Amino acid sequence: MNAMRLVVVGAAGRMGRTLVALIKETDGVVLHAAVERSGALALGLDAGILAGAGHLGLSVGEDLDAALAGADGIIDFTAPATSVALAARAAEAGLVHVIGTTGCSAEDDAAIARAAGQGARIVKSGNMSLGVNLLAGLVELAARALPAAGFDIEIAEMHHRHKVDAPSGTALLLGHAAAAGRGVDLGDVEVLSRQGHTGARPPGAIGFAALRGGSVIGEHSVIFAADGERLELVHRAEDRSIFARGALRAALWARERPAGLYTMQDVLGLSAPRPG
Ligand SMILES: NC(=O)C1=CN([C@@H]2O[C@H](COP(=O)(O)OP(=O)(O)OC[C@H]3O[C@@H](n4cnc5c(N)ncnc54)[C@H](OP(=O)(O)O)[C@@H]3O)[C@@H](O)[C@H]2O)C=CC1
Ligand SMILES: O=C(O)C1=N[C@H](C(=O)O)C[C@H](O)C1
Repeated sequence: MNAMRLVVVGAAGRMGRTLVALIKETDGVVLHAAVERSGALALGLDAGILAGAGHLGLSVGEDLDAALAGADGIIDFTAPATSVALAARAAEAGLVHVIGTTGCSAEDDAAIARAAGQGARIVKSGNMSLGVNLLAGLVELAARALPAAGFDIEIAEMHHRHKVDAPSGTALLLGHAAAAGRGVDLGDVEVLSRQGHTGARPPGAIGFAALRGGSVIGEHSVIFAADGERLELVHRAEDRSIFARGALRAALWARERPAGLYTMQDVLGLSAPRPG
């Protein structure tokens, strides 16, 4: 089979640059186009040079129609409105669309699901790394084993100062895993932030705390706190290539699948699908 022709949208971003560099050294995929918004400073620059991966002979462009012509898939770590618009384009053209973007609203997710029902092959996850997706299974297991009456679940995350959404997509993914383990809907038990006179912790709540600062790539702790003991399950991302590797694996996997909405749990064969 021919190498999969991938369009990286947001090619000048932190993840976009990581993806361009990894595509260059990954068998089975090729960079078809690198896209940024009109007016972006990166337009016209060589995508490989921008990514620190050497000259590729392919400039960052703003023309999405030209970029998608002849492409097999879109890799998208951008912003919610962009991901929704790209999902519709993927549906029109029957493309693979790997969505790493976090911070999507329920309406955004519904629009993305519609696109998957109309011909797009979408893999969406708040975290594309193998480690976090394995962690989600461990969290579900622990939440099932530890009684809600005694063990309070708190999810703490820290990211770099540039991150624009909170809680992180990963924290929410882990929250869904914990809720699944307890047989409840996260929406019914989540406490997304706390301030002022909050009152005592509601029984069965799943709480979130978000820290922002410096260059932290991504750290997540799921804490099971009981009287007299505390279990903590932790993941620390040390390099953005763990997310990019997962995204490329997802693209190649989805190429062989029918239209639909998939998660990294599906790609990695780890467990039942859950929201990301
Ligand atoms: N699922 C996962 O494993 C991971 C997910 N993420 C998520 O990925 C997203 C991006 O993260 P990060 O790379 O750090 O962010 P950056 O801001 O560094 O990069 C995003 C890039 O996308 C560009 N972009 C946005 N909209 C468009 C558009 N319509 N057309 C072309 N380019 C566009 C931005 O341009 P501009 O600045 O002009 O808007 C920017 O260059 C975030 O939601 C983050 O949470 C990050 C890491 C891993
Ligand atoms: O914005 C980031 O950087 C990251 N975002 C994702 C998230 O919201 O969980 C994944 C990773 O933690 C890095």
